[in-house]
Amino acid sequence: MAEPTRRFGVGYALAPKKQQSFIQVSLMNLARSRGIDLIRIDTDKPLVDQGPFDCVLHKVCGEDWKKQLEDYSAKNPNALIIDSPEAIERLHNRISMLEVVSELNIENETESFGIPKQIVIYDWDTLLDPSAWVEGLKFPVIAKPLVADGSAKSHKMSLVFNQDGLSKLKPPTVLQEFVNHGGVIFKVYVVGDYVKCVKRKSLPDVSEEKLGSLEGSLSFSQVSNITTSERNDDKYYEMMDLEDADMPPESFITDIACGIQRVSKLHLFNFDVIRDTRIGDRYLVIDINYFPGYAKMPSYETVLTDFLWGVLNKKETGLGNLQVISCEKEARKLIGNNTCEGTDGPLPVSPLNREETENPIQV
Ligand SMILES: Nc1ncnc2c1ncn2[C@@H]1O[C@H](COP(=O)(O)OP(=O)(O)OP(=O)(O)O)[C@@H](O)[C@H]1O
Ligand SMILES: O=P(O)(O)O[C@H]1[C@H](OP(=O)(O)O)[C@@H](OP(=O)(O)O)[C@@H](O)[C@@H](O)[C@@H]1OP(=O)(O)O
Ligand SMILES: [Mg+2]
Ligand SMILES: [Mg+2]
Repeated sequence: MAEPTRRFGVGYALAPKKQQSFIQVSLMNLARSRGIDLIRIDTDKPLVDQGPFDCVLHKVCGEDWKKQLEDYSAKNPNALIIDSPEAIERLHNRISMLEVVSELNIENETESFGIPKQIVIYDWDTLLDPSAWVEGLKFPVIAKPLVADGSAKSHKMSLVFNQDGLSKLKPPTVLQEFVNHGGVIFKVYVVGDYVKCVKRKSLPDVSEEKLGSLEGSLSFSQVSNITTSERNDDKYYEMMDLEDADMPPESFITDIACGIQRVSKLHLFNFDVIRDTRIGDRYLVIDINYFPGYAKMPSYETVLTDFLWGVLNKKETGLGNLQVISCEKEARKLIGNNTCEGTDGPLPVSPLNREETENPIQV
């Protein structure tokens, strides 16, 4: 392969765990061979004193970091910030996160989609009085922390079977209808205009009979990432056959992915989808994550390198549809969404969500 004529510096600011999983030698080498140097940003030092970077990738929370990005943008107006902190923040709250889905307008004759019924509870009185909940929200419910900032705490969930299980919860909490879905979730990874859907193990269905005999609640965390050694042998868990589950239609999933991208203005995210077993062709989005565990996505090195190369070269050649978004202080340049937007007919997203079975682990 010919040597790239122009080199680009991409700074990344990631928590140590994320850095370890994402910044693999294979990714660094492939990116380097395409003229892209991935450079660690030291978050203990001012960002403005580092670089210069053509692009900044980041998953760091907080007002201080946001201010640092603003200062960096002001000083380096051509640097691409992927993604905007304001857009990412929307995913840090499990209510505003799923409101993105409610804003989508997708026509589909066969399949339908939505989000499960959910309510946010701020106080004990409302928590312990199910008659005060939104109409139709019944047991079992999943209690999720309102905040979804990637901390271990934000992943701690409880499946609550009856009123007894409520007393263990701590407001503020989101109570979400638990929807039987055959024990399989679909994880849809999005990287710019690339979409990839994979299957993962999920929680098993809860039958009416089981509901009557189960104790108050069951706690769990990151169920789709659980390894065999961590497997809880509780009789509640049972075998599920991931292989047998049909994938959702590719174009339908791609339409939802593009829709979420358009509404959220994010380029690096994944979302979890379940198929409601009560209504076969109904799909529910239950979670959206910023900058997820891409290293588990097949060929992640190529996908991420292609994405970076694309945005950097569009910028460099002046062909990119850069979008200037004004924020309170100054205008900041962000990468433009020039792939999924405003097209008639099929959206130009790579139809790559081939059937793939991942994480063949019993929950
Ligand atoms: N409404 C629901 N109905 C049925 N199962 C659900 C529902 N919500 C969540 N689950 C199950 O619980 C798991 C964890 O929920 P969720 O994805 O919201 O948590 P998370 O900690 O944000 O996950 P991630 O690790 O993907 O960030 C899901 O992967 C799925 O198996
Ligand atoms: O990569 P990280 O350590 O950040 O963890 C992410 C985790 O990936 P990992 O399994 O590689 O750990 C992701 O799993 P997949 O969706 O890819 O299955 C998902 O759970 C994200 O929500 C996590 O991000 P967080 O919410 O914690 O920031
Ligand atoms: Mg999830
Ligand atoms: Mg999540």
